[in-house]
Amino acid sequence: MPEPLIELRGICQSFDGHVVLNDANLTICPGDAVAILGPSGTGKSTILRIIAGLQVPDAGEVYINGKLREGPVDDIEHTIRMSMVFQQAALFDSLTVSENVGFFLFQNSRLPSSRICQLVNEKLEMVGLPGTGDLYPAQLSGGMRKRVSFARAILDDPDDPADDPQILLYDEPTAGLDPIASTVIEELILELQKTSGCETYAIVTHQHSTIRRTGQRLVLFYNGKVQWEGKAEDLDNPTDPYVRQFLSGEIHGPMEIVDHQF
Ligand SMILES: Nc1ncnc2c1ncn2[C@@H]1O[C@H](COP(=O)(O)OP(=O)(O)OP(=O)(O)O)[C@@H](O)[C@H]1O
Repeated sequence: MPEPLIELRGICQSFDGHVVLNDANLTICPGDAVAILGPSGTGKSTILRIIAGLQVPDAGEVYINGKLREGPVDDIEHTIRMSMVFQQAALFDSLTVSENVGFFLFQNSRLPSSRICQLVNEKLEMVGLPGTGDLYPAQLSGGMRKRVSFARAILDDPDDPADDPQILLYDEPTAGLDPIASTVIEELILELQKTSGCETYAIVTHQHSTIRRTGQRLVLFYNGKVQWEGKAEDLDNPTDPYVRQFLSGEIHGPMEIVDHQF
């Protein structure tokens, strides 16, 4: 078995006294395509934020490539690059598509602008949006905005090997999209796994088509930890009561609504 890229051990996280993660463990190896499932409020996005180093857990350990990470990601000199695709695409409305995609390189690299523009155009082509660089986010559909955020996530400085993303973290990439736009995004996730140079991803999703198409390993979170782990084909005849309830949407079962805001 390859050395894990990410290992979460005994993660605990509470917000305002409300326990969200309680002794949660998760391992992601290079090449894994992990779908993180579970009811609303069960801590799926929190797990992604902890992996990304945007949230330091109350307790537990985060290992990246076998090395213990301490503190938020900004405090760490030697870490791997992870790219996160946020649920709302998180584009700057006042910047063009090209400026959004190339934002980090325009700000932080020594590459000439013409080279950055060339790289940006390559990535826009990869996500199926050639020729859109001069448009503004408001001129795009929701699905196109998502694809712009994918292009931004996979853009890297070719002169800096440390800048290559080693894991893509997708937070509900197909939420709010119609079935056809969802399929476009699902196909893109699979395509990028083959072509972007970053073959490992974790995806939080509620959408069944996205789970089945993009999740090679599935983990179902509930009550602060992983309750079930399996593969997409296990969903066809599920025997696990958590999975059965998750798929059927039954109100009664082992899972109760966990979002403390309800
Ligand atoms: N920074 C924060 N401050 C306070 N509460 C938070 C914070 N982040 C998350 N929470 C709370 O923690 C719980 C878990 O949130 P999280 O977004 O991880 O759940 P989720 O499983 O991704 O939910 P959903 O499927 O609805 O997106 C929620 O009740 C949320 O309100």
